[in-house]
Amino acid sequence: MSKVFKQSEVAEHKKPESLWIIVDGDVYDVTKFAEEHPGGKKILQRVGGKDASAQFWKYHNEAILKKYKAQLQIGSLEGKAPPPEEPKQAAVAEAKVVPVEAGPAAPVPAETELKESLEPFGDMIPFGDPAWYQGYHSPYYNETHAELRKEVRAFIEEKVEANVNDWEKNKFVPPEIYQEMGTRGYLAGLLGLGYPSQYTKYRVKSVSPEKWDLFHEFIVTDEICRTGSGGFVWNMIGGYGIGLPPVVKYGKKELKDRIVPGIIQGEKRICLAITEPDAGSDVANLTCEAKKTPDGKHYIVNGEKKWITNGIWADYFTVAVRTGGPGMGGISVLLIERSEGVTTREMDCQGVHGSGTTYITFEDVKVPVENLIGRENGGFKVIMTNFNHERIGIIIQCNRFSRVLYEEAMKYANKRRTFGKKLIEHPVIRMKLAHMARQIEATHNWLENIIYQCSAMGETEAMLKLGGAIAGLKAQATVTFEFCAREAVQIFGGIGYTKGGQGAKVERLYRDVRGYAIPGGSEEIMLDLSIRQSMKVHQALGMKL
Ligand code: HEM
Repeated sequence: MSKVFKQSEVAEHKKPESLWIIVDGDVYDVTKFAEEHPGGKKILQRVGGKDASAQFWKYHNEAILKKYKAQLQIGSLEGKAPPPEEPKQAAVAEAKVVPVEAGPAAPVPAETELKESLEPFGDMIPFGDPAWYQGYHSPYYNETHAELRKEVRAFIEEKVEANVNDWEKNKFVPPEIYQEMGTRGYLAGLLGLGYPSQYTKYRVKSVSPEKWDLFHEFIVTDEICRTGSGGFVWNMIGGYGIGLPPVVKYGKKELKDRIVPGIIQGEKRICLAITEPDAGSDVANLTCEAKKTPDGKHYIVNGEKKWITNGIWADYFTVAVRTGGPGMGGISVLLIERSEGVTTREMDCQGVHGSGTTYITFEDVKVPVENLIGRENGGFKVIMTNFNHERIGIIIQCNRFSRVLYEEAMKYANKRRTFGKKLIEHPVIRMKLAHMARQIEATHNWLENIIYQCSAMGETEAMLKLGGAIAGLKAQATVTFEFCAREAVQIFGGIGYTKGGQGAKVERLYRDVRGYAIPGGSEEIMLDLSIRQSMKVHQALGMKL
């Protein structure tokens, strides 16, 4: 692989029997691959023995090269320049400074401590990453956050990026990837509860447990979403992130000591089962029943659950059941272990492929009373305190997906030419990108503010005070996601309508939109709740109308 070739040597391999090409100074032997090349063998033969970089980048993206490099690269050209270093802060600052007429500096309140901006990171496409990645100041982040984003990005680029198209297509992510999320300590940090060191021997490499905060949690989720696959992201955290927090917060100690370590360390899987065929956002009407046995030692559970993420491979199910009368006051939450009477069947849905959306039936399932989470008939509180964390997760995901759509569209608009110009040179395309960017940045800034509020408030205060704003922000995030998906596909045209290839992320995310706009509280319910709940809170705070 490390062989060095002269241009003239490569030029000799231009026949079908021995076909080499050059891409970005590296030499690829595509003799055998030409037969299976999805773009056809003739097109490869036409560039045999030559530098085909321009043609390659016209039709493919990074992921293709990453996927095939190990298999096809046989060496590099003599004198190939080393890869460019990541931009250094000073260099970027120098390049970006535009002289402006000096005006009076904005006054800084004496008590405000201005934070240094962190080293720039990523591709520096404007709005393609959050502002604090791009050398802008932020009060929320420090070096540990910068280290973590680097660590997670490297993991995703190395292990996931090149495979995610296939995994989504086959609706299967190898379990080792989930396990690695556990051994890297990422799962532990995603519960909205600090870093629960007592349940895991694993630690996150770049952040110590004491320093772990909600912004670290934000970064892990945000970075794994750069894969542009709701199916992959939900495979990793869709069941875990909402199924485990109620157990950790309200479960009995013996139960937690027995099951939590296995889940947090990535060995076992859990999901949250609330929705039923006939009760979605309308939780108060659920009918799955749990009756106590005469000796008071067990519940017998009967009923159905539908659209349950990760259910198909879950070992544990955090389930909302009816133990009492009608309405919210008759609901409890039980931790059901996979056992006799539990049946799971994978559902075929429009998007989020690979997330294991499941139909579950419980038939006379015997559950020990020790598996009750919270109080009997007190399930409403357990479910409600879970919602803010769940919705913030959805918001983070939608917002990065919107960015991915924008970033992909921006890159494509800078290479695709129509009517003698690059797409980016057409004002109508810039208009689309501008409308995407302004919504993404608005969502991101509101999100950071909410995460900061969650860090500063206790959980009950946050549940009461922030529920309305989080509901509104969820709607903002899903509407933005839908808008960006539509506009990105329009910019890509037929390529964004076709699975795989350069438009893969765009085509896929377009199918994932409804998987975000409906669950966790539909857009309509979120918008209504945002006003109703905020009015209630502000009445208590002394609102004067
Ligand atoms: C290392 C060398 C190459 C590899 C590994 C490779 C791989 C692939 C793959 C996997 C696809 C399927 C679509 C996708 O997923 O993107 C594809 C499509 C294609 N490739 Fe290549 N390719 C290589 C070189 C080239 C070169 C040098 C050209 C042009 C001279 C070319 C032209 C095309 C075209 C036209 C398509 C179809 C694009 C479309 O569907 O819109 N490829 N290639």
